Amino acid sequence: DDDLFPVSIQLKWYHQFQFAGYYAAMDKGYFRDAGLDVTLHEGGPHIHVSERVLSGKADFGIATSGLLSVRSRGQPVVAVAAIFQQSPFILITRDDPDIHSPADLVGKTIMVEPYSHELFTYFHHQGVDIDDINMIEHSGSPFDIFSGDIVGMTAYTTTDPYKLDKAGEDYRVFNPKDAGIDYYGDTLFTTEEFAHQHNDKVVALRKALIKGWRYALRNQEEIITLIRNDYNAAIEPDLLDFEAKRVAQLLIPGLMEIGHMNPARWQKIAEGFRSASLLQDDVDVEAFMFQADEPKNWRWLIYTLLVTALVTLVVTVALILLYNLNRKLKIENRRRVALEKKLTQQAVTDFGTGVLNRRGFLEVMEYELRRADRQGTTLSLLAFDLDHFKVINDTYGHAAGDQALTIVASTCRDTVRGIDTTGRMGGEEFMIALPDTDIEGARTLAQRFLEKLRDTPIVLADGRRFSVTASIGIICRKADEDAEHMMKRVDLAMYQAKEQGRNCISVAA
Ligand SMILES: Nc1nc2c(ncn2[C@@H]2O[C@H](COP(=O)(O)OP(=O)(O)OP(=O)(O)O)[C@@H](O)[C@H]2O)c(=O)[nH]1
Repeated sequence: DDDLFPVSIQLKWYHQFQFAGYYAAMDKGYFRDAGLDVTLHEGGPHIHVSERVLSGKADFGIATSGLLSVRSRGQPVVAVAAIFQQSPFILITRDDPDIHSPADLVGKTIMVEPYSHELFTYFHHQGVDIDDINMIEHSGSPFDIFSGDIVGMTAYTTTDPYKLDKAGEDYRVFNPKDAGIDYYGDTLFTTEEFAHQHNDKVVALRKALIKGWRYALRNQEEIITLIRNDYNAAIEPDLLDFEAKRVAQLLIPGLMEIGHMNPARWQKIAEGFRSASLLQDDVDVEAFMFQADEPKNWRWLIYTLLVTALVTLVVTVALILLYNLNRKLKIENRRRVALEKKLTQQAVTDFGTGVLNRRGFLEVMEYELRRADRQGTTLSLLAFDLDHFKVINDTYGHAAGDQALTIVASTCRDTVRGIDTTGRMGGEEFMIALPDTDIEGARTLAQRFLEKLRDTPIVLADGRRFSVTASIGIICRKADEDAEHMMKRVDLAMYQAKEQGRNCISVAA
């Protein structure tokens, strides 16, 4: 099938149940469904799996935990899935009377398969220098330890004990696990380059392989038949049956997710290797473990974008609401200040004429007195009352009287200076506060006001016209005189002007 991506996997030993998950994934079409065209290469004692993968003869390989040692030599291998959570690796020797412990192998010859780091760690743990043992290449046959110089070999718990038991041989087993050496067994790996360039293919292969292993463990009989029919006709069904049961235990399928790798456990394995001087350089375990990047990163990016957008939206809405609230508050505040100002003005202003009312005028008087004291200046006060106003009301009507009062007030405003203040004391009586003004200045102003009144006729809507006159009293403040006293005195002066015949000015003594 041209659309499938070709991938080759180098197995580490002869075809047997050790690789059941791979055969199941092939046979059940899991690899094909993942877009992969997988080829399996049989291994054996003479095959150096990591060399074949690193040289590009295979894309993937199966190795022991010794893979860490390969990585420590700067070779870019990457662990993809630890299939055997426990290692089947053991040391088997003849049942000789002089072999009771690993130390008894010093000076003797044993057969060792590639990447037997577990065995080397075990020897180190037992205080045995591996240089003192003669290690030769493994022949692949367990029966070679019973003849000639060879007294022991590396072996797998999954197959070798069956073969030896069946042949009726006596032998000894030394298991590194008894010394607390507990490593991952068969581990699928690839190169850093392949993992980087075909990250999605590695993910797909791992997923399909795990599915294959799950199927193989549930259907052991079927896979045994498959192995015998398609891969290894010579292998005994009973051996495969024995192996299947042992292999199933190594995957710990009920407890562990198939293929699971724990960085802390790889770290511990690396420490074991280091203590036995099997690492050339330190290994960065995170970099040694395959990382699937694509789907995770996309989901993360989309998630981040969504959260950012949501936060931005919420903040924007909150800011708009806050801005509107602030604007409303400002407008409200401005209105309130304007209203207060208006109310305050109304409280001190005479509605009809627009000059200050009695209350407002008294406040100004107090203020002017304080200022006069502070600045050492004089203060004069003028009071005027319109003459015969009752007659005006009676003759022209009350509205005409009101009109006359308004005109008089504006005439007054036109006559005085900017610093002078006019107030209506009630009825048709007014007062004018004259800061920094002596009695002569007050008299001049009063004279000018009377002239202006005479020259300003009141013209009614029906064309009738009349003019008004006023009686004026003026005083100048005596030393330390208060407002009340000044107003009493100026009132007296004004009554004097009435008595003197009206439309005239009277100066208080
Ligand atoms: N149209 C109008 N009349 C007012 C107002 N306030 C007071 N008056 C009238 O002014 C008149 C004041 O009369 P009087 O106090 O007798 O004094 P007068 O008629 O002005 O006479 P003399 O003050 O003695 O010159 C009354 O008839 C009041 O009703 C006002 O706001 N509007």
